[in-house]
Amino acid sequence: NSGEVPLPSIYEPTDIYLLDCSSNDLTSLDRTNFFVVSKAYTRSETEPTFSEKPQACFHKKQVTYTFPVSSGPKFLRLYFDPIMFSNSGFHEISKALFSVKTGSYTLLKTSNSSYSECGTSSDCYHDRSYTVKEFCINVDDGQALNVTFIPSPQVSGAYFFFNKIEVVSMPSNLYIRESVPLPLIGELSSSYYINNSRALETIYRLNIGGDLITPQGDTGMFRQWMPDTSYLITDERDTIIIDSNVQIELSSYGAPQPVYASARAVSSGSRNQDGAIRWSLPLDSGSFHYLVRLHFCEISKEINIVDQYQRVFHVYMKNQTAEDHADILHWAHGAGIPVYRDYIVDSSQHSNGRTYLSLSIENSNGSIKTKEPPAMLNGIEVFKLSDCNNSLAGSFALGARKSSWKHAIDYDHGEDNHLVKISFATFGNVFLVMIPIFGLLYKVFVSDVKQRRIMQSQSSDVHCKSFSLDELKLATENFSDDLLLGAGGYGKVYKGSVHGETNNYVVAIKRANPCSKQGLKEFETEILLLSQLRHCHLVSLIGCCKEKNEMILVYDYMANGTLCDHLYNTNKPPLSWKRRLSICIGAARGLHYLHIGAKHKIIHRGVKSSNILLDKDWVAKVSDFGLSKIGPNMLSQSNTHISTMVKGSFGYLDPEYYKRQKLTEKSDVYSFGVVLFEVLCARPAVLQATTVEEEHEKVNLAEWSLHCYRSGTLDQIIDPFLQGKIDPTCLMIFTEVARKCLADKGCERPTMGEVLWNLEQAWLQQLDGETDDMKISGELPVIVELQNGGSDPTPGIEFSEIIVPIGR
Ligand SMILES: Nc1ncnc2c1ncn2[C@@H]1O[C@H](COP(=O)(O)OP(=O)(O)OP(=O)(O)O)[C@@H](O)[C@H]1O
Repeated sequence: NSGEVPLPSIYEPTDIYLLDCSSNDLTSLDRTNFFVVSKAYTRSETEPTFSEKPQACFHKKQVTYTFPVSSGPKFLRLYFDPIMFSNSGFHEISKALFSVKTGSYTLLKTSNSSYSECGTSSDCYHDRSYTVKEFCINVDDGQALNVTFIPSPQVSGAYFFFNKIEVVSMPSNLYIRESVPLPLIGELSSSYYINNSRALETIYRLNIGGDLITPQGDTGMFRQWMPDTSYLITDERDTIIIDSNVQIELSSYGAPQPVYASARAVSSGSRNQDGAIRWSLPLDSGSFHYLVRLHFCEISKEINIVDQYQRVFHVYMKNQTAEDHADILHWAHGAGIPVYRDYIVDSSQHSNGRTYLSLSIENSNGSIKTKEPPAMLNGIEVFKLSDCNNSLAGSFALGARKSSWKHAIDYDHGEDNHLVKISFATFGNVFLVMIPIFGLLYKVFVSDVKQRRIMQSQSSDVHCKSFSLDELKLATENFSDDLLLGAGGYGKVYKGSVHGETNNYVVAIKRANPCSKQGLKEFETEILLLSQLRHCHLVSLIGCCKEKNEMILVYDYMANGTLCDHLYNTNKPPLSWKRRLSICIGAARGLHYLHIGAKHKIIHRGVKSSNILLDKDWVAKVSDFGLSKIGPNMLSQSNTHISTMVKGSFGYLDPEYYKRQKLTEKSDVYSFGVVLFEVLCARPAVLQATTVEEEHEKVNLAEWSLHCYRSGTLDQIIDPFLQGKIDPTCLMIFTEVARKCLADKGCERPTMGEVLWNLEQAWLQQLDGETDDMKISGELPVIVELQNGGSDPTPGIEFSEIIVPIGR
C-alpha cells in the first residue's frame, strides 16, 4: 500500500487542454453546437488576466465539449466564477441550474443553494479565485473525453455556465491502483479495491504544516496544495513544524518536494497532554466512499534505520485505528524518501450523522512527554469515489469560494470536548474562531442552526418535475381501476406511462384520497424529503402534481411490487433464502442511509414489509416517507404530523416509542427486526385475530418470535420452504441480529449500520456454507456489494439508477 517507483521528478503530461471562455479565441459565447477543442495549452506562470468581456461559456441547451485525448487517466478541472459571470449582466444566477456529465458519470449538479453563500453581492466581486472542481477520469482506448453540460429540464430558462475547462493527463496508477488492496477504515480485516471504472473527485489536497503550493509548483500536473490550518482542530500552538534537514529524493509524482520538506508534528510543549494532532475535514453528505492518501517523509537526519531512536506513532481516522504502528522509515527504507499510504473511508458510517473525516496522529505512548520523536504528517489528499450510480454529485456551493471547504462546525474529541471550533473559509479568506462553550450551549446552538438550515435547504433543493393533471389522467387512463396497483393510507396507487425525452416510461402514480388525513403539509414534506434523497435502496420520486386540489406523487415503478406480496397471502412462488437475504441487506442499506448518510438524519417511522418495494431486478427500495421525521429535533412531536404509523402499522411499532413517545432511529430498527422475522417465517407481523385461546400468543410476530427464540423453538416457525436451505451459521447471525432489533429498550438495539454489517456477515456465511446442491438450485446470482468491501464476482444488479430519466 505504498508507492515508491523511481521516476523523474516532473511529469510531462501527454495531453494538456484548456478551454478558456475568457480567451479572445472564443468570439461567440452563445455557441449552440457541439465543438472540439484542439488547442494545446501550456500553463503560464501567472493566471491569465481578465478583460472586461464576459468570461463564461453558457447556454440554455445541452452542450458537449469533446477533448481528443489519449487513453488513460486524466484530470478534468472545471472552473466556475458565478460572480464574475453574473456581474457581466448576462444572466440571472438563480437560473444557472445544471448538471455536468462525462460518459456515464454525473460529476456535479447545481441547485439554488449552490449560490446562496454570496450570490451576486458586490462583496464577493473582488475575489478572482475560482471554485475549481477537479475530477480523475479514466479514458478508454479509442475514446475521447466528452464533457456534457445539461441545463435542468425542470426549470424553465435554466442554463449552464463555466469559465474554464482544463484536461491534463496523469501517470497511470497515480491514484487508482487497480490490484492494490486498500484498508477500509473500521473494517481493517477487509480490503477494498478501486478499479478504473470509478471516477474520483478531489475534495482536499493539503500541504500539512506548509504553505500554499500553486499549480505551477506541482510535479507537472498542476495540482494545487492548500495549507492545512483551516482544518486543524488542535491549537496550532500545540504543534510544531519540522523542516527538512535531509535531501529529499522524489521517487514518484505523488506530491511535490515542498509537501515533503516540512511536516506538522506533536509539540513536546503542548498544553494538551494527549500527544495528538487532530484535523477535521467536512465531507459531502450522502453515501460515498472516500480515498484518503497520507503523505509521509522522514526529514530528520537524526533518525535512521539502525538507530533505536525511531519515530513510530498511531494514525486514527473516524476515531478508528488506521495505523497502529506508523513507521515511516520502515515503509520508505530510509530518510528523505517520500512514501504514501492509502485508506478507504465510508462516509455513511459516520457516527451521529456528522459528515466529516476526523483524522489524528498520536504519539505511540499517547503522551507529549515522549523521548521518541513525535508523530508527524506531511500531506493529505482526499478523493470522493463515484457511487453505485456512477455519480459524484453532492452538495456543491459555487457562491462560496473553495466550495468543499465552505464551513465546518465541529468539536474536538477527548479532553477538549468543550471546545467548539467554527471555521469559515469563504471568499478566499479564512476566519478561525475558537469559542469556548459548554456542551449544552453547543447543543442548543447547533440544533437551532441546523433546524433553520434544514428548512432553508429543503425549500431550495427541490428538484421535482411538475406534472399537469391532464398528463397524469392520460397516463392512467383517467385513473382507471384497471391500472390500480394498490391502495394505502394516502390513497390509490396506479400504474401509468409518462413521456420522457425520447421514450415513454412506466411509473407508479399515487393519488391522494380527498378524505386522506395526510394533508397538504405532509404531501409537501414527502416531496421535500424525497426529492433531496437519492440512493439505490430508496424508491425515487419523479414528480408531482398539485392542480385543482389534487395531490399526486409520481414514483419509479417497482415491477415486483412489495416484499410482503412475496412472503404470505400470495400465489407467487416463494422467494429463495438468498434473495430474501439480499432484499434485507438492500433495505437495511436504505435505512442506514436515512439514519446517517443523508444530509440530515431521517427517521422513517413506517418501516414494514409493504413499504419495501422490489424493482424488476429484485433490488429492494424503501418507500413511503410520508411519516418520516427529519432533523435533529425529532423528540418534539408535532401534533400536525399525522401518525398513521400508530394507526396503520400495528405489529411494527416500537414499544418504547408507543409508551413514552420517545422517537429515535432505533424505532426504525425495531420495525426492521419485525420485517426480518417476517422474511424468515413468511408470516405477517400480526395475524388476524384467532379464536383459539392458546394461539393468542402467536398473534404478534415480534412477541412470538422472541418467545420461540428464548424457548429454543425458533426452527419450528421458520418458513418450511426454507428448511435445509439456510446455512446454520448464517441462520444464527440472522436470528441473533433480528432478535436484538426487538430489544425493549432502544439503547439495547443495534444501529442500522450494525444490522447491515451482520446481515452482510450472514450473507458471506451463506455463500461459504453452500453445498453444491444449494448452488445449483436454479438460483439467479444475487448481488451484494458488501459494505466491508468484500468483492462479489458478478457485481452490477444490486444497484440501479433512477429508472425514469426525467424528473430529478
Ligand atoms: N413505486 C411503486 N411501484 C409499484 N407499486 C407500488 C409503488 N408504490 C406503491 N405501490 C403499490 O401500491 C400499494 C399502496 O402503496 P402505499 O405506499 O400507498 O400504501 P402502503 O404502504 O401499502 O400503506 P400505508 O400508506 O397505509 O402505509 C403498495 O402496497 C404497492 O403494492
